[in-house]
Amino acid sequence: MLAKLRVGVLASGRGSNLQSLIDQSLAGKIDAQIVLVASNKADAGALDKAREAGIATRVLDHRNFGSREEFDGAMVAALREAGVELVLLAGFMRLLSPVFLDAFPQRIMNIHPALLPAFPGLNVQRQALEYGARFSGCTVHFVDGGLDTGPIIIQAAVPILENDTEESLAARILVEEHRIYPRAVQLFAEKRLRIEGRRVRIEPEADPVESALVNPALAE
Ligand SMILES: Nc1nc2c(c(=O)[nH]1)N[C@@H](CN(C=O)c1ccc(C(=O)N[C@@H](CCC(=O)O)C(=O)O)cc1)CN2
Ligand SMILES: NCC(=O)N[C@@H]1O[C@H](COP(=O)([O-])[O-])[C@@H](O)[C@H]1O
Repeated sequence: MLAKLRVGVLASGRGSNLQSLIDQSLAGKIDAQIVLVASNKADAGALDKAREAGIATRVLDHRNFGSREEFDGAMVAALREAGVELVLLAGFMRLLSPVFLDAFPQRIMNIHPALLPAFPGLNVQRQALEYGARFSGCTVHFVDGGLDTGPIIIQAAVPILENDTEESLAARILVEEHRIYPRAVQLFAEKRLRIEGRRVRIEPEADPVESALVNPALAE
């Protein structure tokens, strides 16, 4: 029996992506064990979800640190103490400095609610609606020194409907987020991801739809 991948999740909000990861882990669908959930917000709903699942939690308020680097150093220490091998950002609203990136090289993933490189940053659904895009979606990517610029692992597309609001679009995208984030973690756990410059190769070659835009009807 191989040891499960030890995962740490960083979240600043309600934690629905965390919950989908917890559920998939408990169901044995991903060979990963979430060993720590950390947040910069003491009132993050993600912390309650972690506690309900019996997962260790840590709150590090960034306002209590003299610099971004000091905050990142404390977060890295907490993750290392928990023996974390892969860090997942799931609505974590702090930019990571090189202190963090250097501590977990090619071992930090993020979920973003758009088809990067379109619509990086914040207020993502509003950006897509105001642009008049016909499709949006979500992206799991490795985190690098830029903002939402890291190598893309998996994406999923959803249509933007005539009467969509930020909320209705976000809800449609979230369904796909909850599907592709666990899938990206499992690919990592299976050591099937190889970063080649900007590209992430999935080995052995995944079904073509799996490594590109994933059509939920085809990908299951
Ligand atoms: N080095 C990186 N760090 C992070 C990335 C990344 O790609 N590279 N992704 C973000 C997630 N994110 C959007 O997907 C994001 C998070 C936070 C911010 C931001 O502007 N944060 C401000 C504070 C905002 C606040 O506290 O409300 C800041 O850090 O000063 C933009 C995009 C996670 N980190
Ligand atoms: N720029 C980062 C970003 O916008 N991340 C987004 O925050 C939400 C967190 O929801 P959750 O707390 O329910 O998982 C998710 O939609 C995630 O894609």
